[in-house]
Amino acid sequence: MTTLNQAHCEACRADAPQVSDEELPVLLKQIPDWNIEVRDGVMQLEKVFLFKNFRFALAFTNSMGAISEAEGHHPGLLTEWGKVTVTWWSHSIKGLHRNDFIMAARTDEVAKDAEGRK
Ligand SMILES: C[C@H](O)[C@H](O)[C@H]1CNC2=NC(N)=NC(=O)C2=N1
Repeated sequence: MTTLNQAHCEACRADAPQVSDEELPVLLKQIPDWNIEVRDGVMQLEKVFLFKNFRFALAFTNSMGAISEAEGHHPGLLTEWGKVTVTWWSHSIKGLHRNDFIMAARTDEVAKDAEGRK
């Protein structure tokens, strides 16, 4: 089985399937540090990454921008002093697609190599 962090996103069309109730716990197990948030009825994956200062937080944010552009799938990114909150959901289907789990796993990979983690 291809692990999530080695997988690539597929184009997320408006008729793409949301992750099913059966798939959800299986996928969550592969990204155990991510939280589920529900905003305006939309399920999202969220995780906070801590850094030693704003510069490192901004560098991580830019790395996230680069992988997001490469995959054509884009997160919410809140960059603060020493902190970046990353949120994944699929706008096109107003919910969670497998792409969001792939990108959450990829985010963890980027964070592993990021400078200035706290
Ligand atoms: C046209 C373009 O491919 C789409 O709008 C993409 C861009 N990035 C996206 N990112 C996310 N997170 N969800 C989407 O539905 C989405 N759609």
